Amino acid sequence: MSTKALKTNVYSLKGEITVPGDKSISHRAVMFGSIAEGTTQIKNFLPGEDCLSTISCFQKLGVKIIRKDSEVIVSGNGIGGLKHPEETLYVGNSGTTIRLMLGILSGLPFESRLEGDESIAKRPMTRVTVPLSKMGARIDGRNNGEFTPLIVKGGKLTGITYPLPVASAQVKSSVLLAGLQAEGETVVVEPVRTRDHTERMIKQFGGKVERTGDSVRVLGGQSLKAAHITVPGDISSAAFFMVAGAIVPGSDIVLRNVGLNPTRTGIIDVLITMGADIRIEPYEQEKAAEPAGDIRIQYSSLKATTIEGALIPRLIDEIPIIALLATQAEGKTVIKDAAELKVKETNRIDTVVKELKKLGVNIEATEDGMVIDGNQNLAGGTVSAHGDHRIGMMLSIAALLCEQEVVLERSDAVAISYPGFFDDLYNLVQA
Ligand SMILES: O=C(O)C1=C[C@@H](OP(=O)(O)O)[C@@H](O)[C@H](O)C1
Ligand SMILES: C=C(OP(=O)(O)O)C(=O)O
Repeated sequence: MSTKALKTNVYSLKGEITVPGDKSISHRAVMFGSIAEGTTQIKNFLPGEDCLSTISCFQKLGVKIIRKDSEVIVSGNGIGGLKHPEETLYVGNSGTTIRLMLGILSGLPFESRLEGDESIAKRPMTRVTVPLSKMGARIDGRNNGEFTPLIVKGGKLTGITYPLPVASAQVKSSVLLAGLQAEGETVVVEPVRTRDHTERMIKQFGGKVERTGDSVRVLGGQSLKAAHITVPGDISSAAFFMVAGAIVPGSDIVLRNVGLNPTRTGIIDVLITMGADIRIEPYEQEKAAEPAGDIRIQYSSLKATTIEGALIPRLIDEIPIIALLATQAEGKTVIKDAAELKVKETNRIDTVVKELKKLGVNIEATEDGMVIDGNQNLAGGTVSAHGDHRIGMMLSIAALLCEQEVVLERSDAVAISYPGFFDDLYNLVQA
């Protein structure tokens, strides 16, 4: 188990960072490149462990994929070019990999076995296996298909209209990927808008997808053509530095090339509502499939807020770091409608509350979120990432404000989405 002594009592953070490529878009670029015809080039790919799991799974399905740092070349032969894998497809810690791949494998006439780490083994899979089975796939797993290991036997699919029972971009994407191979039309109806990277990428790869209101529609039998993809920086990674800049006195941080897709920018809205000193400079790139820009954040006083409803999917992965942000605001912050946090890499309601309490924070879990007291002093202690990258990074930012020593157990978890996190963070620290 990796343990790290974190920097505490930090005076201020100053400087510039270019955060690594977006995790959601990097996964999708490899997947679409693998099912398209021709050579796809990906620039600024995220070499985090989750995205490396996606590459390794598609290599096992017979796709030639070459990576040099953050540049990836995928030699696709169309979806029919994928071959029966000789070994288990190991997805590591990545929910996005397993759920989106199930959508692709559902239309292919062979059997695959999928498995991941002990965290993946606890995450619900019926949310994708139910609609995919309705479309015609045969999927078996532990506890009636609820958990990994899963065996999927794909085949001829029929399009469906599927109202999502939970707001999930992974489920939407999985059904759309199956829909591209199904007979007829597939429609996914969203209860609340979720990230739309899959829809944007279908278009980038020459496919057709239509949105009307809450419904997203694809026709089956489309063939996709290779594309050149430049992945913008990950706003979910940038969020840790936005919050650090807002809460460490005297800080002034510039973040370059951050993805600004409106389905992901809830963290910026929250910072603005709380009174943070944040400036956004979007790049003028009319043709870019995904918008991006620079963000400058400076320390300022903050006020509490309530985070709920349609905002939740736009910041779902940022809630651990928002909980820390709230400890430094004036007043009580309430987070609700976020029960989905219970089925992430850890139960993120419980782990956030448990670990921040160890640092002396007044914070309580609720059924679907948490309530956090503001204006708090952070003490110190031994905390754990519990194998969850976002918890590990949040605790490392919390430590900056701690008065006593902080030791982080399972600190290696950060490499899931941000292998260079500690170097980037500690380069900003002013003595
Ligand atoms: O589609 C994606 O790339 C993701 C969707 C979200 O999950 P859900 O679809 O389960 O909400 C998010 O939490 C995850 O980090 C990545
Ligand atoms: C929930 C996350 O990822 P995934 O579902 O892909 O494991 C995350 O990155 O916070």
